[in-house]
Amino acid sequence: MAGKVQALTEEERAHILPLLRNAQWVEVVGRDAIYKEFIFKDFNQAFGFMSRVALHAEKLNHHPEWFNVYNKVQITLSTHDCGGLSQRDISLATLIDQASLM
Ligand SMILES: C[C@H](O)[C@H](O)[C@H]1CNC2=NC(N)=NC(=O)C2=N1
Repeated sequence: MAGKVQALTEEERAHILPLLRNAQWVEVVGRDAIYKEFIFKDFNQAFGFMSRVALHAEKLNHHPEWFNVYNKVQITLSTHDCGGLSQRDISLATLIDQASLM
């Protein structure tokens, strides 16, 4: 159903990870995943953001691991189907950053 997902190659990582770091995504220690924390004005803003991300995630059939308390949303991205980072995580990270600016 999900099809075959390829983990990012070393070449792709060398290109993409610096761009993600510039956007405050960090590599998770001990796991092939990326992480970012978002702080909003209040819960309403945080949940609006999560709702926008949820719609994108369903469309991409690629879902974040996330944790929310009040105005804070902590997000980890990784592809379970390949046990690590794939292009799908990069696409979702880009959409998440856009959704955080709305
Ligand atoms: C069956 C379904 O398509 C898969 O389980 C999808 C759903 N969402 C997913 N989300 C993430 N983050 N990784 C996956 O491998 C994944 N796979």
